[in-house]
Amino acid sequence: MNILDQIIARKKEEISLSKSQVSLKDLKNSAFFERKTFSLKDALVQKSGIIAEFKRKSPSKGIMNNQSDVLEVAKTYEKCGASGISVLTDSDFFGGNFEDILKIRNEIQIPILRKDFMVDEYQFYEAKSIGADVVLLIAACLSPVQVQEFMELSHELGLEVLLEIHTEEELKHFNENIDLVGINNRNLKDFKVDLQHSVDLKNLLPAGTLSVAESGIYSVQDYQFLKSKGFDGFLMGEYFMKNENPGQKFEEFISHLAR
Ligand SMILES: O=P(O)(O)OC[C@@H](O)[C@@H](O)c1c[nH]c2ccccc12
Repeated sequence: MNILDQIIARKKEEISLSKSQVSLKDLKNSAFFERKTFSLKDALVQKSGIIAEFKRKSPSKGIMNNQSDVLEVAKTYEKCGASGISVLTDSDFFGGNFEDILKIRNEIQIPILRKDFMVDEYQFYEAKSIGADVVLLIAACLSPVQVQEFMELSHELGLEVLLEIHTEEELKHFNENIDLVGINNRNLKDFKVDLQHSVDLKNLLPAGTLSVAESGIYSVQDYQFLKSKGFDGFLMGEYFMKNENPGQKFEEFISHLAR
């Protein structure tokens, strides 16, 4: 079984456990359920375009960060100009949890992407109940019909959708109501990173689609290369998180862009 299949199999077990512990009704009664969400689409255009990520570890083994405090990092990301924050909520493979989002929600005013492997309607109610603004739909884990259905549910809940694709084949998952398309530079099956591959794929999207380059952005040059190719957003995790002080690393990165 490849890693993605392993993650999904585990995710389905987790979801059925969650469903047995917290009902849909409980989720709908949560304090955040009725809140008005922030738009990542708007924030991408207004600020640096960087969606800075908080993750403690990843299956590609590039990082292991247990010392950073999510609130401190989130506040610094916001203060220094991040358009949004991506927070991994998968625990087994990425070391995340819901608490991370709950802790920061009322402390920052920029959109939060709940980054997880979304395969069941229940998870969208969960995302709204913990204070997320945006959810990730990974084409490699879903059928085009599921993408459409999950997108409609997300929109009903006031959540924006970032559709992640990696291959030309996955363009079939796109539809015109998708808010943002993320092109993953990293192949989730073997972890290889290829920025040019993403540029080529981006050129196949309908003009005007808001696009986010995801993963493997490790330098100002990488950022500038992707920006020059027309990407609107840049999802960066490891480059910040492998540092002892991710917020400081972000601050340095941003200051280099301003020069
Ligand atoms: O840490 P990086 O290489 O900067 O990548 C960030 C982000 O793109 C990556 O975490 C990611 C992209 N798509 C995903 C899907 C699931 C989990 C994680 C991801």
